[in-house]
Amino acid sequence: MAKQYDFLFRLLMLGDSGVGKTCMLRRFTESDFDTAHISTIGIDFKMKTLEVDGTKVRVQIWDTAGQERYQTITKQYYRRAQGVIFVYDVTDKLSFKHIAKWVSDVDEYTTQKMETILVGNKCDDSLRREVSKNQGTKLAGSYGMEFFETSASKNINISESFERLTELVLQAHKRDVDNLLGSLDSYLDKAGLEEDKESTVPHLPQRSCAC
Ligand SMILES: Nc1nc2c(ncn2[C@@H]2O[C@H](COP(=O)(O)OP(=O)(O)OP(=O)(O)O)[C@@H](O)[C@H]2O)c(=O)[nH]1
Repeated sequence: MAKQYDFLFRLLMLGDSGVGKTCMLRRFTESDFDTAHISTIGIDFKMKTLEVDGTKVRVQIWDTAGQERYQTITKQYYRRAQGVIFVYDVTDKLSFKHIAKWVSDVDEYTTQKMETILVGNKCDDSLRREVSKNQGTKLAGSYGMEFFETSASKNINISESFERLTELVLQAHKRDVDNLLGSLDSYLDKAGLEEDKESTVPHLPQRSCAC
């Protein structure tokens, strides 16, 4: 059967336990929301196909457990992802503080270039808010990331954040391919020049044998 998409990318969701990673993913892939908190065990994933700039992109989104005890398992997946959504909960200051740790873990456990965005989830809960939008914007800016405040429960900015990260990954991928083709072109040009040079080197006269 012909492939139904042009690219397959892997995205990773990281953040403290309870910030709403599973709910965000469920909202995005199944348009559903659950008020219960059933902690993810290790890692889980869901797939979705998106259309980005006329290109069909299939994303495999890994929802990691925020609990410390699973981190040996989840860290093994960092290296296979092309994009990361760092999530904190706007009603939980500590989860915001811990973003620095999640970012440094990704730096430590990956070698590839990753596209990243920062998300402050549960923006619907204004009564319990502990982290302002301005603080989120500033933190994202300090990492050079784009920032979204989301609500999985009220469906605010959920598809926008997943789609934006996918777009960033696609753009980075296209840039890499262009760079690769560019260096291949210049290599071939150089190789062509070398060949031309060799063909213009005058041939030395053949010595005749005196014997
Ligand atoms: N008010 C509000 N509550 C939310 C929102 N998103 C998630 N929650 C609630 O937050 C709790 C935790 O959500 P989960 O999605 O299970 O959290 P998680 O980050 O996946 O947690 P781990 O799997 O333990 O890492 C649940 O009770 C959700 O109902 C939101 O946008 N607004």
